[in-house]
Amino acid sequence: MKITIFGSGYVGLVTGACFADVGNEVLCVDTDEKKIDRLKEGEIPIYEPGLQELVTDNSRKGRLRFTSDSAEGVAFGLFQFIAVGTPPGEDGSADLRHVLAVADTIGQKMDDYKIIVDKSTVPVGTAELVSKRLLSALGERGLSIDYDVVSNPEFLKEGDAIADFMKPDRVVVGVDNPRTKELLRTLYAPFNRSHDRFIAMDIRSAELTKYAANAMLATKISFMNEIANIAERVGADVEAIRLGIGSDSRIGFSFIYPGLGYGGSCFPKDVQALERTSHQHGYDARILQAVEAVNYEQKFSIVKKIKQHFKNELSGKTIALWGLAFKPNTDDMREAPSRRVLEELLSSEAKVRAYDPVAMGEARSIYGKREGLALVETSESALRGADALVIVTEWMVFRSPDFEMIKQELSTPIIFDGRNIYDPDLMEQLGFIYYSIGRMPKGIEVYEAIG
Ligand SMILES: NC(=O)c1ccc[n+]([C@@H]2O[C@H](COP(=O)([O-])OP(=O)(O)OC[C@H]3O[C@@H](n4cnc5c(N)ncnc54)[C@H](O)[C@@H]3O)[C@@H](O)[C@H]2O)c1
Ligand SMILES: O=c1ccn([C@@H]2O[C@H](COP(=O)(O)OP(=O)(O)O[C@H]3O[C@H](CO)[C@@H](O)[C@H](O)[C@H]3O)[C@@H](O)[C@H]2O)c(=O)[nH]1
Repeated sequence: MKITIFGSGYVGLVTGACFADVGNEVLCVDTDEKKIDRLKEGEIPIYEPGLQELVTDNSRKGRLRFTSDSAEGVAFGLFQFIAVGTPPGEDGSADLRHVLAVADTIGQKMDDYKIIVDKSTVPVGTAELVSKRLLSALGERGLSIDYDVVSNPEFLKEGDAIADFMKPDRVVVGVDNPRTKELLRTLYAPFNRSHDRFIAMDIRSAELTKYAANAMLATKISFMNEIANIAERVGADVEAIRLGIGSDSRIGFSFIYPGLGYGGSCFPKDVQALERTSHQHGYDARILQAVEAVNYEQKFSIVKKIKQHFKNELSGKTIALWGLAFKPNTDDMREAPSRRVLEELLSSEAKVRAYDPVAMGEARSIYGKREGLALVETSESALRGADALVIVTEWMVFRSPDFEMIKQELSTPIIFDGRNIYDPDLMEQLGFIYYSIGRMPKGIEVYEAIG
C-alpha cells in the first residue's frame, strides 16, 4: 500500500520505517528541510536503537523515501498519516497548530480519495476539527472529494519504539466507516499475527484512549513515588514494597519503579492536556492534578537530600551527575528530571560535572556554555574532584560500575541514587554514604522529614 507520513520525528520515522519493512511504499514528509536532507543522506536525527538499520535497509530497497515537498506527499499515499508534534500550549492544553497545518495542506492539495490517519496525540474532537479544515480547504477550491478521518493513536515507547510498533499490545483505531476500518485492519495485519490486537471503536473514544493510557501509567508512577515518600518517613523500604505489591497480578510489576518522577515528551504534556480538556468540560480532574503535583515535587527529591546532607552549603561543592536523558536508551531530554536537578544544583551555586552515554549532543544544544556546568565525555571524568555522585538516569552501564574507582575519584564517598539501582547493603560494605528514593540511608532509623 502507499503511505504518506507527515512528521519525521520519533513517531513518524519509526512508523514509516516499520510500514516500509513489511513491504509498503512509504513517503515521509517533514517541513524541516535540514532533517529531510540528513535523512536522505542516511543520517538518523534521533537516537533510537535499531532505527538506523531499518531506515537504511528500507531506503536502499526504495520502499522508504523522504521529502519536504508536501504536495508530493499528498499526491502519494492513499493513507495520509499525521505524526507531527502536539506540544503543550500556554495553558497546558495540546497545541494543535501542526496537526491543523497538515489538514490544511491535505485539503489544499488532494485530488482523489484519501484516508487521513491521525497518529499524533490529540484531544477529543480533533478528528472533527481536521475534517472541518479539509472541507473548508476543498470548499475554497470549489471541489467535493471524498475522504475519511481516522484516529489511530500511537503507544510506542522511546528506546523500545521498533519492538513496540512491530509487536504492539494493541492497535487502536477510531473509525466510523466500515470499509475504512477493514482497510486499516489490512494495513496492520502484519503486526497482528499471533492474536487479534486490532481494537476498533468510535473516533472520540480512540482519541481519549491514548490520554487514558498515559494518564494511568503516570498515575502508577506518582502513586509509587508517593509511597516512597511515605516509606522513607516511616522507616520502610519502597523496594520491598514494590516487590510485595507488584506480585499481585492485579497490580503488576511494570511502571511502579519509584524515582525522580516521570519525564519525556509524553506523560507530562498528556496528563496536563487531559486535565485541561476535563476542566474545559466542567469537570475537576482531581486525580490528574495530584499525579502532576506529586511528579513536580518528585523531581526535586534528590536535590533536597543533597542539600540536607551538605547542610544547605552547596557553594564550592562539585556534584558528578550520571544520566541526562529522560530515561535510558534515548537521547531525548524533553522534560527530563536531569534538567530540574541540574537547575536546582546550579542555582544553589554547586558546580556540576555531567555525563550521559548518548545525550551529550542534546545537552550541549540545550545548555551551550553554562557557568558552573561541565559536560564531560566519560563517566569517570564526571567524578574527578567531585564531592558526591548523583544517579539521575538508570542506564545499564551505570548499574555495575567500578565502585573502587568511584571512591578514589570522589573527595568523599557519597552516592545519591535517584533510581534505586544499587543495593544499600553493598553500598554500606563498600564504605559509601548512600541515599536513594524511599529507603532510609543506613544507620538512620527514621528519616527526618525533608522539606
Ligand atoms: N515520542 C513518543 O514516544 C511518542 C509516542 C506516542 C505518541 N507520540 C505523539 O506523537 C506525536 C509526534 O511526536 P514525536 O515525538 O514524534 O514528535 P517530534 O517532535 O519528534 O517530531 C515531529 C515532527 O513533525 C514535523 N512537522 C511539524 N509540522 C509539520 C508539518 N506541517 N508537516 C510535516 N512535518 C511537520 C517536525 O519538523 C518534526 O520533525 C505527538 O503528538 C506525540 O504526543 C509520541
Ligand atoms: O516505573 C516507572 C516507569 C517509568 N518511569 C518514568 O516515566 C517516564 C516515561 O517512561 P516511558 O513510558 O518508558 O517512556 P515514553 O517514551 O515517554 O513512553 C510513554 O509515552 C509515550 C508517548 O505517548 C507512549 O506512547 C508510551 O506508551 C508511554 O509509555 C520516564 O521518565 C521514566 O523514567 C518511572 O519513573 N517509573
